[in-house]
Amino acid sequence: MSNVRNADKNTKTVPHVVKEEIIAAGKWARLDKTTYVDPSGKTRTWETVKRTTRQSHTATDGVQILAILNRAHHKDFVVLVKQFRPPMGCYTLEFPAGLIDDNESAETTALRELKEETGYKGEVVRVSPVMCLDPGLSNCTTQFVMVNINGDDPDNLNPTQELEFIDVILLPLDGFQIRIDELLQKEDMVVDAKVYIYSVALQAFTKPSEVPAVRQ
Ligand SMILES: Nc1nc(=O)[nH]c2c1ncn2[C@H]1C[C@H](O)[C@@H](COP(=O)(O)OP(=O)(O)O)O1
Repeated sequence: MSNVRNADKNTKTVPHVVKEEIIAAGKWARLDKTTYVDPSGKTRTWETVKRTTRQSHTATDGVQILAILNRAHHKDFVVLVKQFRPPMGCYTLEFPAGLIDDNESAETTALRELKEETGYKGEVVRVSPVMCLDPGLSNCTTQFVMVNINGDDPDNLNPTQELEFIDVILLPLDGFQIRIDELLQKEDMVVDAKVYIYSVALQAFTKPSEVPAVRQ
């Protein structure tokens, strides 16, 4: 059951976009002036960032890969990547990820990017709906692709990545959030919000007493 509170009970207009005008365009991204009608019927504008790379067959720019490494007699590990991100000007801790290429499905992109960035061969177990990433700034979208990696598969015994500037970081699923906090204290990097929120949700599920705001 959901409980929706409407801030303006007299809303009559269905909000909608009227037009988009390009303010600046590069190879990978562009800045638009979006003209739209708000719920009160007033016409307004918004500054919107868009990727130029979205393929015509999909509503998703890229995928994020939640990959769990399973090995017999070992704990399960979450596969993360550390890389220098120019827009942030620093190293970040993220899920492996990548943009969808022409004619690729989210599943195909996820397995290709996982192999390129980490060297692991995975198997897709679930795909999320299309999700927005920063809707107050951008129309960028992603899909979460959940992947199992059989660490005992001979192909996964000595994984070799194809991208030299990416470090692969394996953190145990058990105590994932604590490990992230420890890593952030030790190393100068910024964690991606999706990774951190996932760690808090996992902690709330497995050890609710350790998460503030979760009813005991
Ligand atoms: N906004 C960008 N500016 C760039 O100068 N280059 C960019 C941008 N976004 C993507 N790219 C380039 C960098 C890579 O060579 C390719 C593919 O990136 P991909 O690995 O698919 O995605 P990320 O993991 O999100 O980098 O695109």
